[in-house]
Amino acid sequence: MIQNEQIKLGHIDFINCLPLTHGLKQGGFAQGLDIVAGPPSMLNQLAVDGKLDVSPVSSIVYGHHNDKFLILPEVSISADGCLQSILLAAKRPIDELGSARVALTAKSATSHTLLKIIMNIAYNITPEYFVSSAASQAEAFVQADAVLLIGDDALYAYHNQTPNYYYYDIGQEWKKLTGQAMVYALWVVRREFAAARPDLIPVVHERVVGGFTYGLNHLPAAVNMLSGKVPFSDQQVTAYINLLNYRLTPEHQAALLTYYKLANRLGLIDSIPSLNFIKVGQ
Ligand SMILES: C=C(O[C@@H]1C=C(C(=O)O)C=C[C@H]1O)C(=O)O
Repeated sequence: MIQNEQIKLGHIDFINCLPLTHGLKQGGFAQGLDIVAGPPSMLNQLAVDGKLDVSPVSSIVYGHHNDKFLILPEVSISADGCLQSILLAAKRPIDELGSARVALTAKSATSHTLLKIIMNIAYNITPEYFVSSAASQAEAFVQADAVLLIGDDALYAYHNQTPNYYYYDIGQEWKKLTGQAMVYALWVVRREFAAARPDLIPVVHERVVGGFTYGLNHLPAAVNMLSGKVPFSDQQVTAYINLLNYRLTPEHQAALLTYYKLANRLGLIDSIPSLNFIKVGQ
């Protein structure tokens, strides 16, 4: 039993985590947790600064800071190919972006590196990248020839495409390049917290994995909770969630290591990290 919000748990406030959101809010899985919700980039910084005990982080953040964290097993934000919410929108075809200015959403981290890998290795181009806090596709295009979006912003752009612009599902581009799925985010445990409170690790693991399972088993109700609150139909949200998967199987882990190897080859991470999992069971 958790008393008095003993665990600070990060939570991504995108639709991609809707199943867990529903589990936390409706399934009782948030009991005793101090939930800190926000975009991946905010949670990444809080986690690296040691201000969260357990949190989803962009996979690339584990690649840079694996000395600070242990990985929570059996959970991730992944997709095997198309997923609609990692999206490059461009004024011209991707293979004509060699001298382009490419805006990278400030909400992301994994996908910045993922796009650079795909541009360099699949298309042999290295455009000019810059991080943009633009609130919309239209705003970003004032300064850019192409825009990388993630999460709900990407999903909106996917369903509201500008005529004569070009749209690329970066999950599909990764699949074409490697034949593998992509792991966009991992749940990590701050090493100091794991050492101080080993008793709470099985609890938080059960809350996150159990919360996702609850939400997936009650997906129609979870989707219905969003009705009228997001610019997507129930069918669009359901189809989107069904493109994602939240497991961390050996195949996911192999795909993640491919990502780290290619990032290291391009000098985007200093070394290829080991996947150090926290022990949950006895
Ligand atoms: C699938 C997604 O993956 C996301 C992409 C992330 C990133 O690029 O750093 C981090 C967490 C996920 O929310 C999404 O944003 O839709």
